Amino acid sequence: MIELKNVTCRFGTSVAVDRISLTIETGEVCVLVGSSGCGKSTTLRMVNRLLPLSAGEILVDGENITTMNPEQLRLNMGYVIQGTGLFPHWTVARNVAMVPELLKWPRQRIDERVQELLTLLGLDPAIHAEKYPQQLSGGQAQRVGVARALAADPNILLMDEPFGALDAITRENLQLEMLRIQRQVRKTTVFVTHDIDEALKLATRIAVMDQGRIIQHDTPENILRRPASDFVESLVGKQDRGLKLMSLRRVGDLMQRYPQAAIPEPGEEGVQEDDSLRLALSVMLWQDSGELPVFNGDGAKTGVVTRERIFQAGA
Ligand SMILES: Nc1ncnc2c1ncn2[C@@H]1O[C@H](COP(=O)(O)OP(=O)(O)OP(=O)(O)O)[C@@H](O)[C@H]1O
Repeated sequence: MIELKNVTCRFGTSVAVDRISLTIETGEVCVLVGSSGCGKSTTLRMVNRLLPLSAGEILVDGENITTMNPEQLRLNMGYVIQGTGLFPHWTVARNVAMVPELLKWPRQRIDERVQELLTLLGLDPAIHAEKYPQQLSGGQAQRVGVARALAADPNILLMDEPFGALDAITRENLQLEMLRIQRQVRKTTVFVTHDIDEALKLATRIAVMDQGRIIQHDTPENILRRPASDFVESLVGKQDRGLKLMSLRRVGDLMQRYPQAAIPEPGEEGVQEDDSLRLALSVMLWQDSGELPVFNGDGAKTGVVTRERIFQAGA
């Protein structure tokens, strides 16, 4: 658990972060969102002591971070930044192995961990481990950055606009990967972005910041349904809210399930239980169909989702 209590950060006379209080529960993804210069990165950088607090305190699992050794603190906090910060003259494997090497893990354990993490991030170790960062695409380099942050299995993950420089498709893929990985490893995560859609997709709770203050700290659904101010309402996009709420809900929650899963017909197309209602609706509109078959992760047909039911449920 991370607790920020009345935390302020000043640069000279200007106040970048202004008396914020925030509790991030163990295993949750807290997304800091807000316009440029509102204090998101400064907040993150205080958590791993890259920046000092001007006032207030930050506790990690009840312990004040100023009483901890900064290096020890950072070893327990994976840190991912935009542009990755990979060492250009080190191979992918060596970059990922950086923290385990600092911790003097035995060689075999390090090698196994590198293999495991590259695989977890969807990079075949046989192809990528010995490459140098400049031989990777932006998306691949960003994956290596995430693998490196996870290497020593830290309890906390700090991510500062990690997907900010990527094209829309790669970004979307990495967001999905992050959701998948988070389900597997459940790190307490603080994620900075200025993209509200990214925040809605990834967050357990969102902290909306403006001019160094936290304006609202709530679940994605509540941020959409009950924005605390005109600022939050304009950030989430007033007209778009119905569809954004549909993005938060899974097909699996609204589908009509068969008593028993069936084998799909050859070439039969539909949606997955984990897909959003928004995606299901989009597919229906495109195919001009009133219902779609639904498949589970193993490819079995588990039921149908209908347009009527989606409209009945509403936003
Ligand atoms: N090292 C620094 N020295 C002086 N001022 C700084 C420093 N770092 C940040 N600031 C100022 O503090 C304020 C908050 O900056 P911060 O980088 O935290 O914002 P942000 O919300 O992360 O913005 P962005 O989305 O553009 O990265 C800004 O006004 C910025 O100019």
